[in-house]
Amino acid sequence: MNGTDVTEKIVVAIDGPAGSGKSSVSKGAARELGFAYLDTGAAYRALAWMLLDRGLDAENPEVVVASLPEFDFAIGTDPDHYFVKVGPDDVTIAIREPWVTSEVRLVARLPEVRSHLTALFRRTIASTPRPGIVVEGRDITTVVAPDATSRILLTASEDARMKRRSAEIVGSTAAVVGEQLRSRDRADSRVVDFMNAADGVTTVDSTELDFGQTVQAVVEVVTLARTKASDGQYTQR
Ligand SMILES: Nc1ncnc2c1ncn2[C@@H]1O[C@H](COP(=O)(O)OP(=O)(O)OP(=O)(O)O)[C@@H](O)[C@H]1O
Ligand SMILES: Nc1ccn([C@@H]2O[C@H](COP(=O)(O)O)[C@@H](O)[C@H]2O)c(=O)n1
Repeated sequence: MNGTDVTEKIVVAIDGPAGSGKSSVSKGAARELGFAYLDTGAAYRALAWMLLDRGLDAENPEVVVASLPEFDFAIGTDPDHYFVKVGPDDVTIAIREPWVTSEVRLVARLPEVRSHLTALFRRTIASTPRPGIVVEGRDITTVVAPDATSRILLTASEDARMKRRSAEIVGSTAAVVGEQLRSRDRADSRVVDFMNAADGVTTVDSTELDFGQTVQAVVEVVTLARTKASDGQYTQR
């Protein structure tokens, strides 16, 4: 890509804390825009799943790094046909299990894992058959796609995130859900900063917005960037 052709692929980068709505809102925005959708957290989760499934020691960085060449990961980027596979195993549901969620930080903290997965994400972005792709995670606006057409930090108050997550989980109290969100954000924040918008990143705060309004807010940020690009105000990449 030469950085001057406005017909080139549009990349929408979205970061945010746990439970801020990254997956659901990104998927909704991708559908509305006719774009692909890439869930990068699924790759970190799938790697943690593979280690645990094989009985490997995810606490040992050498073991985790040695497993990377074996990590045969596939993900559906059509927002209407989402799936996650490791080799022949469909792990779409399994990677959301609490035992994976609590261990994923062990792989996400390792620079070798991050650079391996970043390269994988960039290949996926480059090969999308759609005119654009919405990519969500923790370091998309800063590391994976710092040159994205639109860069968004999706936030919501801790209280709103806790209530929304509690509504999804049966048999867990709001206090437990809140502590899980806080603990994950604490661990992840040691590795990347997704709490503060980097230069040029637009914050979308969904605390007072419903789901549909949040999707629209994201679509508006993208539409504005595309309008500016076609007006020649700046170059899309
Ligand atoms: N603006 C909103 N209003 C109400 N509910 C919302 C809103 N945005 C997201 N949600 C709901 O909040 C919950 C958490 O959203 P989602 O799973 O997309 O967050 P996430 O940031 O991807 O979380 P995680 O980082 O833990 O994977 C979901 O039930 C989603 O439908
Ligand atoms: N770009 C990213 C995305 C995710 N992670 C790590 O994966 C965990 C799971 O992510 P979800 O979005 O599915 O919640 C997350 O807690 C991070 O540890 C990451 O490091 N970078």
